[in-house]
Amino acid sequence: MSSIGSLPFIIETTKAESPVLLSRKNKNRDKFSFFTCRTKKSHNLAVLNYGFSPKSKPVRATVEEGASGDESEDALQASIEKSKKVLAMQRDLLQQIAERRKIVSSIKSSIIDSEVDEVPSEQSEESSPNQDHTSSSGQGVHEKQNGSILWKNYIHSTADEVPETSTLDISKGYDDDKRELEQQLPPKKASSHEDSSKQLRVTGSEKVWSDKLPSFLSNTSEISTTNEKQENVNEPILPEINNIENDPATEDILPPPLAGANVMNVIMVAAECAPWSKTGGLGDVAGSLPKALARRGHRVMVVAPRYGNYAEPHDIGVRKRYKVDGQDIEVTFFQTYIDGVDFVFIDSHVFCHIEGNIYGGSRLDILKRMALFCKAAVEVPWHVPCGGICYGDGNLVFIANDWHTALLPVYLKAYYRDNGLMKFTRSILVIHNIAHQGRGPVDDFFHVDLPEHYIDLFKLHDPVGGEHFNIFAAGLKAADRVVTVSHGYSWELKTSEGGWGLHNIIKENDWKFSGIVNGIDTKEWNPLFDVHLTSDGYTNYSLETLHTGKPQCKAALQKELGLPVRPDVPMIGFIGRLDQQKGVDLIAEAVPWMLGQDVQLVMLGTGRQDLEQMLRQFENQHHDKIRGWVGFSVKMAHRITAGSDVLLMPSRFEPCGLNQLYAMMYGTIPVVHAVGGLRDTVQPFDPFNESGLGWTFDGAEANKLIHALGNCLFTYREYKKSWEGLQRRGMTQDLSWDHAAEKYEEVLVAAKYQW
Ligand SMILES: Nc1ncnc2c1ncn2[C@@H]1O[C@H](COP(=O)(O)OP(=O)(O)O[C@H]2O[C@H](CO)[C@@H](O)[C@H](O)[C@H]2O)[C@@H](O)[C@H]1O
Repeated sequence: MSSIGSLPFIIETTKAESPVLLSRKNKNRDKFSFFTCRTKKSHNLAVLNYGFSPKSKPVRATVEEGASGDESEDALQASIEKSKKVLAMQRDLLQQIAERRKIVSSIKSSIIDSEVDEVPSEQSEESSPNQDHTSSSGQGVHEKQNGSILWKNYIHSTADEVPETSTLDISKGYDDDKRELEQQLPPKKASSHEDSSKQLRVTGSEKVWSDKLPSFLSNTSEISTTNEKQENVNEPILPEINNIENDPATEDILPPPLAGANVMNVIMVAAECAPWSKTGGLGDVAGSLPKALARRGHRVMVVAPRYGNYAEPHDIGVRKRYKVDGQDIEVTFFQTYIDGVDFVFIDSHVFCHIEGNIYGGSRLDILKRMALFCKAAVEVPWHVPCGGICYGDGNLVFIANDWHTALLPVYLKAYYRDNGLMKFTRSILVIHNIAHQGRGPVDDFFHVDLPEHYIDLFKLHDPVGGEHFNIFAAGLKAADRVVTVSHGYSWELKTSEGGWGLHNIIKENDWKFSGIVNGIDTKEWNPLFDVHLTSDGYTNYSLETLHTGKPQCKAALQKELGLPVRPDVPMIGFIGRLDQQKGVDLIAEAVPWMLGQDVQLVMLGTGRQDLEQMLRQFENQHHDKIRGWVGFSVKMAHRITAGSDVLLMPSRFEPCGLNQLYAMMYGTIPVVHAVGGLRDTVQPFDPFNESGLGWTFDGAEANKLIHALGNCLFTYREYKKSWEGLQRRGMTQDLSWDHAAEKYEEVLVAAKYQW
């Protein structure tokens, strides 16, 4: 059965009337589509419930009963006057439906192809961190093949790290000055779709482009054997409207997408994407936010480098060359479609052999890798047919992430929009961590192949680095919108302590800046379905089975770690990068106090060598109480989250933080430094009102950590009911990406209508 959703429209009324509610009396009433109507003068949005079924002939709308008499007459009059317009609109609608149907059917066939190609994975459990739990669901490609993804230890890049400032204590003084997003609707203009299709046709002829474009683009050459196929997919598809009317499939109309009239093409570009590549939270976000955007009805793609031989994506046969720092580098594109999202991986020799250390190499190595990645990513909407059809550049927004892809908004501007190309394409830059900025000497500018006047975007002067080259600075200025991953962090970024030298640029660009708290992948991080809890004595559990399931996981964890198996001793966990940000040294300072308590402590992390050594030492010296697991193990991260009673996050700064969100889903109580996203997401426990989600402390100091942890342990031991309440409140929150995706959508729309 093939069915499609009805498509929303923006329609202009011809006079300054109030929008009216119209409906068509029809036996197919339950299949009505919704149009969004904007009056010319007021620019108010209202929903018109205009009856429409693609099978039937259009009929005149009648006024819904219930409107007042005069208004009804006006509305009726207005609807008559506009009937011609509506007919034309319906025709457009039919065309769009036909386009959607083609996309849907080509996507379906690509899924079937992938399933046919599927090879059962025989990887070990450790190499199969994200095997999916819902084997009965229809999303077979992802769920059956994820098992073959290899996870390696990682070393976090420090090449671009800003010199450490003194301990941040920016948890104080935060006031919740949430900004409203600009949502001005545009003046009447040619639609971006029109423009897009014109440009799509132009892309078939690269000569037209070369005249206007700088060296790296004019040197781009297609050497694919599939050139012809590529050109074909760029051809606009004109639907046979008459066929649609006779097609029984169109009878079964799905409800309109959640995004309604805001449906867009979205391309998320990130240096890592879980489950294929992950060194931290960015990978998680790139792997899951796009799926939530797709659930809202957007057409969504993720573009990431291909660091390894991933199982799911296949070579689509398109080859391109990009000039990076004077060198011609060939890239190929791999693609797969999972959970409603096109995942595109850019393959090149520069991404090979670094799977275990994706930010490794010299500063210039990383810079050139990211320049290549961004140059190729910005052209993906033309070169990579997904489900047979390229995204094109109309109604398109790129979401770049952190400094690694902050060059993308700059390339988009310098090479395309400045030349009258991709006029309707927008870029959003998401700040996950401002501490890494892509800094270097000013001369680095000459490695990124930009017109000389662009150097000013990159130049930054600060007391630590003097005048230097700063990629994040340029990205923040060039992007149409900037997002960071919590409200708290959006405030901190504007302070001299929290902005790491970029606070003035962020303040200057405040009008385009917003904070959206991350969500989590509630399929992967769900104690009921967690694949890492199905063996070695662990068990899946939910709120209903918390009493038995969680103690079982705790016992399994104690056993796996070789600690005494004791249900009554509180198990404290820490998971994260071992660096200054995560406050591991504060835990170290608190260890002597912890040793005086009847507790067990497990720390999982990798990063700075001195801190890794410290973990090993703690384990050696206090073998009956402490385990220090040095390495990157997704399986252990899940098991520690499930088996611990308490999760410690004493981060000095934390843009959002995901581990505390995962912990709460598993009935594990967070004890956190109230900073950034930690403050946004962990409401402190209030014993008088039995409210809150965990314990917070207001300064990155060991004694404050000890005080909060002491209260937490006291409650664990003495107030079981309160503890259960904390667990229950944590587990019943909606932490999914759906809410955040709605907020992102607002930003996408604001960017789209921004000139
Ligand atoms: N040794 C290990 N083994 C296995 N898994 C490990 C691990 N160390 C860390 N992880 C995992 O990596 C992720 C870390 O995510 P975080 O959000 O806590 O931090 P990170 O600082 O990387 O992300 C940045 O980006 C994210 C996303 O926006 C922000 O939430 C965050 O505040 C910001 O610093 C979690 O999924 C965690 O389980």
